[in-house]
Amino acid sequence: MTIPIALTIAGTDPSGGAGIQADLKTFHELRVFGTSAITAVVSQNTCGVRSFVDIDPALIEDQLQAVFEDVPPNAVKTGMLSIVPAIEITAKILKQHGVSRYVMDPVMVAKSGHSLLSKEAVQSLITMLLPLTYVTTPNIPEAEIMSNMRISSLDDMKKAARYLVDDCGAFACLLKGGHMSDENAVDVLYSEGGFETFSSPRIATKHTHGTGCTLSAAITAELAKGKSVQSSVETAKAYISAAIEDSLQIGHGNGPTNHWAFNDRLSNRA
Ligand SMILES: Nc1ncnc2c1ncn2[C@@H]1O[C@H](COP(=O)(O)OP(=O)(O)OP(=O)(O)O)[C@@H](O)[C@H]1O
Ligand SMILES: Cc1ncc(CO)c(N)n1
Repeated sequence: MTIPIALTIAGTDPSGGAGIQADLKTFHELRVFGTSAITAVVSQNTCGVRSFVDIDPALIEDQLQAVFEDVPPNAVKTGMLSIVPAIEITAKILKQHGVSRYVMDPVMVAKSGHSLLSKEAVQSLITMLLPLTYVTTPNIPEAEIMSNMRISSLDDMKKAARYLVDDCGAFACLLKGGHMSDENAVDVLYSEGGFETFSSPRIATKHTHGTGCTLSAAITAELAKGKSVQSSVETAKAYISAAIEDSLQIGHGNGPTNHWAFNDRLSNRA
């Protein structure tokens, strides 16, 4: 049996709801072997980010070489990259190892408002990583910055997603609608000249810490199994919707999502 392997390159969340910790939980639940390279150690919890330290770029590169030489991944995702050298090294390694199934979650600002990406690094994400990207998963504020467009409707979401693919070189863009205020949480996928929307009822909850990390990790896990972009996004949307709906009421702020919910529902249905 070949075991699908996924790699996350991201920052940490010691409280377990976002970043590397959320990614590894997601890989595990979707039955993919999870590996990781840490870009920043972040002191945060459900109430917010307190501080962080960027990992020395040479150590990021060493972590990545260690993974690629021994347990080469079938798919890779990036989350918090924070500084230009981290982006440069990631781009170099992705090219060196010919990674095609690469999911770029352009993490910029935590839910608490703390910036996780330096201003100079935004441009590097666009020029160095988007052309190597299989699926990018910006939320509305991230897509506004990357496309330099205001986004306040589904049409605007489509325009920005199309720009990030047709003009910036990503193969596909899933623009997440979590930050809109419609009755449904609608995400727009643009790839190969076509649009598809993924909709789920918007759940009234403050427990949405790490939703973006979890969604992109779930897409990466499915891609690692060889699934198509559409099928991977469909499974990832079902995973995050269940995880938000059955949230765990942990912590004093915006709590984490429930990584058991997706499989619990599958086994209840069986
Ligand atoms: N209240 C909600 N109810 C249902 N689905 C939601 C809700 N909020 C977000 N989602 C879904 O969760 C996924 C993540 O979207 P979101 O826009 O919240 O990402 P994000 O802002 O990058 O998250 P974060 O920065 O906290 O990791 C999307 O599929 C979105 O539609
Ligand atoms: C490390 C990390 N990555 C991403 C996010 C965005 O939710 C976060 N809060 N922390």
